[in-house]
Amino acid sequence: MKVFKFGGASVKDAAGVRNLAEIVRSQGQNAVIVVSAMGKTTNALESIVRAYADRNTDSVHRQIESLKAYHYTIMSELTGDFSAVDQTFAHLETYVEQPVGGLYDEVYDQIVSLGELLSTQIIAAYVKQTGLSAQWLDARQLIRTDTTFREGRVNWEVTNRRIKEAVGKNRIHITQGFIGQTDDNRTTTLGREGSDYTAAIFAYCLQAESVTIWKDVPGVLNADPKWFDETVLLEKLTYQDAIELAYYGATVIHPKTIKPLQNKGIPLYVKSFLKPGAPGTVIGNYERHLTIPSFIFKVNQVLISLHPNDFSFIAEDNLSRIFGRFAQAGVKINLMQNTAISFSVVVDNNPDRVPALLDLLKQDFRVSYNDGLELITIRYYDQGTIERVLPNKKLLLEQKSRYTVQLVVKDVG
Ligand SMILES: Nc1ncnc2c1ncn2[C@@H]1O[C@H](COP(=O)(O)OP(=O)(O)O)[C@@H](O)[C@H]1O
Ligand SMILES: N[C@@H](CC(=O)OP(=O)(O)O)C(=O)O
Repeated sequence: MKVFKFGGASVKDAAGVRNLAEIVRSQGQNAVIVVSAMGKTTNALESIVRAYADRNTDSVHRQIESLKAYHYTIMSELTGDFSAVDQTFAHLETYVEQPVGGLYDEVYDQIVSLGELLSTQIIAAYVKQTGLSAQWLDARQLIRTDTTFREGRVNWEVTNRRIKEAVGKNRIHITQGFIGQTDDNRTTTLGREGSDYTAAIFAYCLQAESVTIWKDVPGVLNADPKWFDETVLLEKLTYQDAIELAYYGATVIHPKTIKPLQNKGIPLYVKSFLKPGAPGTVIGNYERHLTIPSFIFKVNQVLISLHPNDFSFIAEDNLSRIFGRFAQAGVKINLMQNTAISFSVVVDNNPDRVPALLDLLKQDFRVSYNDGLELITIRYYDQGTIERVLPNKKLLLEQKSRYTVQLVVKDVG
């Protein structure tokens, strides 16, 4: 049994879906195919959630129509039959007619999860039409999570049992990435870009032979080609290096993906859906670490500095208060540093979460912040690589460990 994962970029149009079917036909006859929402559908659904929460009915309806048009165009080029998604769109339309109830994050999951249902309904219908026998699986029935909406934590025991029961041998199964369900049947999501993680969950439970994530790049490169001109393909990576790169923000793999695979020694291939025959990257149990430096850029960062209002030191009591506030606001820390009387953190400048965090912090601290920053991480750095990224940048903060340097910079060019 293999597990394949196709992201939004790979199924953004009808040609992408045909390409998926071809890859599955040639390489994945005994496989679980995990698919994300098509193209930028998750962003579009997030925007619908915001309009719905703001009770902007016109905008909600306009955006649903545009989402429908996008999916209908793809279906008209593939099967010409729109019935596969009827129920899902009807459900969305009924849902937004009701008054906004419940917490924002829960409402978010009920709406945003529909992107993966739509994509897999369309893809399963098309794959069947091409003559392959494929079974559509509802990942919500299989992946059991707690009630941490937007970042559901997996209940491995229940999930393991359910996946084993649902997945048969020598078949093609098509299912959704990114989504799960609580004990009381409320839909959850696993965190943005969480479909890679879903693939790892299935592979772990099924003791799969391998996982392949199909991307629009040749494999894992030593930098994001969107930011860097001269990138190098990393043909082999240890699980440890892959975890570190993903953790620091190499968006090519979701950071939670690697550990379950490492625990069972399942290799993870990262390959190009444009050149399915090319070797790509394989992540596994290797003795040797990477030797070439890798670069990770995170833009739209904000540096928040805190000074206790009561002039106390940054010691255990203040630290525990600070971390409590971050957990309460659901903001993840990308980097932190402290002195005796100040604590600095760098986080993604998420407009849904950072303003609320600042309000919470202001209860106990004098807060200053500096936005529009970049966080550059270099793994296996040397002085030359640091100098390579610093032209036209003002360095605000630097943190070094044995293998990794992190630089917080402002563009001055
Ligand atoms: N180190 C890296 N190697 C390759 N691609 C990277 C790296 N870091 C970031 N990326 C980006 O990851 C993108 C693929 O991930 P993503 O767009 O999330 O795919 P999908 O939607 O298929 O999950 C690439 O287009 C590339 O811009
Ligand atoms: N659709 C979800 C989950 C996901 O993993 O998508 P992708 O594989 O396209 O990054 C998101 O955009 O967050």
